[in-house]
Amino acid sequence: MNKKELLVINGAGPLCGEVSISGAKNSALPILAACVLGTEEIILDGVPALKDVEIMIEVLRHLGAKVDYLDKDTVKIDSSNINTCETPYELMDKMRASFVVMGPLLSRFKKAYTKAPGGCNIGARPIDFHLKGFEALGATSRVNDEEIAIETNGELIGNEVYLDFPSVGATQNIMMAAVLADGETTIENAAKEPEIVDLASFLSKMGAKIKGAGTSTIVIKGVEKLTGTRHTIIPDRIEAASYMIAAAMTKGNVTINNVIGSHIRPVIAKLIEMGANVEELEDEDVIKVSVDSKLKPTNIQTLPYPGFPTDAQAQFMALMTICDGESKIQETVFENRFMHVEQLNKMGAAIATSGNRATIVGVDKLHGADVKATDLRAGAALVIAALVAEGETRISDIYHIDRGYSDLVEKFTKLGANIKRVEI
Ligand SMILES: CC(=O)N[C@H]1[C@@H](OP(=O)(O)OP(=O)(O)OC[C@H]2O[C@@H](n3ccc(=O)[nH]c3=O)[C@H](O)[C@@H]2O)O[C@H](CO)[C@@H](O)[C@@H]1O
Ligand SMILES: C=C(OP(=O)(O)O)C(=O)O
Repeated sequence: MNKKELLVINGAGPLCGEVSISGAKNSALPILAACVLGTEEIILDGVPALKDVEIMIEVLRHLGAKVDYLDKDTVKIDSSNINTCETPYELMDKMRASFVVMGPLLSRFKKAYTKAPGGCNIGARPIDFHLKGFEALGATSRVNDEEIAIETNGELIGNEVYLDFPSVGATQNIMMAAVLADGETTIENAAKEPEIVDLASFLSKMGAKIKGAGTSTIVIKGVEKLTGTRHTIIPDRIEAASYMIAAAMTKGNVTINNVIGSHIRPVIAKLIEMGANVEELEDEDVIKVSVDSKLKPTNIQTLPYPGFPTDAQAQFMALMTICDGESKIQETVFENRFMHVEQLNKMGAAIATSGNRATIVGVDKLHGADVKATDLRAGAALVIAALVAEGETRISDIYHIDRGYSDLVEKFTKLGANIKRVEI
């Protein structure tokens, strides 16, 4: 049986010092999946040490790729001997994002098989846009309780694909399905996230012809084959946002290294609006966050990029719990992303929800409690809240947090937090 662990945090003054941000989980996962397309050696730098990355590497190894760590965050991948286009359900079920390997498999083998990834704690998360895109390129899909089978008559043909919503995963899957297709594919209403741009720049280094990544129209001209390359994963904007929020929450003074300010404009803007000092040293990819007075309330609405990221919503809500007044949040990306509300309220927060809207009335203090990380960012929000709560907070189900934050205990400890991982 897996050992169970808790994070035990005692509220302890302002965070101070420097923290270095790891490579982005949400870039590393699709880029690792894209390695299926390379017939020569690929080296990736800045691969974050995370549970989700381990699972994606397990997927690649299951398919027949050779994956070796050259150091803690550098990985060498040789996909020349990939010998199956089927991803087992166990790996799909362990991590929903494994579905992003379907586009590359379809591209390379003109067919791909797995079983439906389930929904997750934050919502049902259907895959209809991904399938619609594959079908536009000439594939047929069979989806039932037993399998997802994407098949073609041996070729994929470029086409126009309009996404009803700028889905990140669907944009990535369709882009990767199209890179080896015959002719040109246009994705309209494509997602514009920096992780899409990073994937496109990686694929382009391998020889793909992609234009427009980062805008809502992406054009992919199919090529014969993709080669090997070396690529550095972009910094994790959500990890960076989490440390910036933690710095603000504790009225600290923290220098965040390896962060790209232009990737987190809404987070910076909202922190400034609330009264935090945010200084960007752009040439050096450094942001300093400090706070010297009580923060003001604000309102946020989550949106696709460049709007406010849903992946920073829970952490911002934690920050709002101790602001001077009433804040409001509207979550428009996922239908069920307020599971942290009940846990934050256990710590003394005053949050009420109605559908996808939350009202957060600032309180003077939070107090420690036994709480549960209900999903990845909910877990991060609890860690941030616990840093200022009076007394001890014990967070369970921390495997969610391990999906997306590398060296969390070490990084927070270095900033002066009183945080430890305890086995139970
Ligand atoms: C590994 C990864 O990169 N995960 C990120 C990715 O998830 P992911 O790629 O799963 O998120 P999407 O952008 O696809 O989802 C956005 C919305 O579209 C809906 N939808 C999506 C696909 C589909 O076929 N049908 C459909 O209805 C989803 O249920 C959701 O409500 O983008 C999300 C939105 O920024 C982030 O929160 C996740 O951290
Ligand atoms: C929702 C997230 O990830 P995933 O899409 O992998 O569940 C996240 O990173 O906050």
